[in-house]
Amino acid sequence: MVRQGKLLEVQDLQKHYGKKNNLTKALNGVRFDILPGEFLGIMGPSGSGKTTLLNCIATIIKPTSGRVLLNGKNISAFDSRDLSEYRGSRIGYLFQDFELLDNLTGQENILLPLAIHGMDYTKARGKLEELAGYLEITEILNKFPAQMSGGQKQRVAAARCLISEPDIVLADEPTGALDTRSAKALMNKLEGINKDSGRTILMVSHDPNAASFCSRILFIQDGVIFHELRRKQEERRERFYERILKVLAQLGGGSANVL
Ligand SMILES: Nc1ncnc2c1ncn2[C@@H]1O[C@H](COP(=O)(O)OP(=O)(O)OP(=O)(O)O)[C@@H](O)[C@H]1O
Repeated sequence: MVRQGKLLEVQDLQKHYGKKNNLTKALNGVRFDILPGEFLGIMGPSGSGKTTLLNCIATIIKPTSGRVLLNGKNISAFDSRDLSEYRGSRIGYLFQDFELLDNLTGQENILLPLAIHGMDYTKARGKLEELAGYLEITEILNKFPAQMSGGQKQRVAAARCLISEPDIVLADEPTGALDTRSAKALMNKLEGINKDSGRTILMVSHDPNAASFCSRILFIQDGVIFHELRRKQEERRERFYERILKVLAQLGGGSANVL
């Protein structure tokens, strides 16, 4: 079913750290919307506020002011039950360093969030098989993280994030710890999940290659959004990548390494 309207609304978000004489305005009035089914990228220099933004949306930290609405509902006004449902099944978080539990197998890591939130185990088994097949991790489900490659760990983490069928996947530098080949493989999978099942993704990335899989990119600097790029219909990824590089070059340095 195609949902209409905005999925996520970020309204004039501010996050200040520290006190008067030592104040960091990590977010200084960020506003944007995400439509259902979008694959939105956030790029910006180190310290520009990207992780702070994701963490405000994930309710890991509280904004100083401003609001985040999911399906029109203010997430700051959620009571503890709504908040637990939001964290457990409305959002999925994919971290740069995977955050898998070392003493659990791949399968146990993937099913853990469902166990915590008391979801239907039979349904979960079917979903696990489907996701494992798609993410090419069926063979390693009984392995422990220490026995997996970086790419395999991140695909297990992706399965853990997707098994509860979140409205939105929040991905913070998901390719940051991967080699080029594993990064591309992961991005192909995320693109497929976005296109085939319409899963909405919000991804922070320094990597223009990874960002070129997005349908739209917001560029953030000093806590504000200063530019937006939209991938045109039928635009080849290589062409979108070149346009991303041009924006990065305008930021200074002329190289992707500036971010
Ligand atoms: N807990 C904190 N206390 C004080 N300042 C913080 C805290 N967390 C982040 N900051 C500051 O807020 C600003 C934004 O940080 P944030 O981590 O959001 O940036 P980022 O764009 O994700 O950076 P990077 O790409 O290096 O991960 C930085 O100046 C950072 O030093």
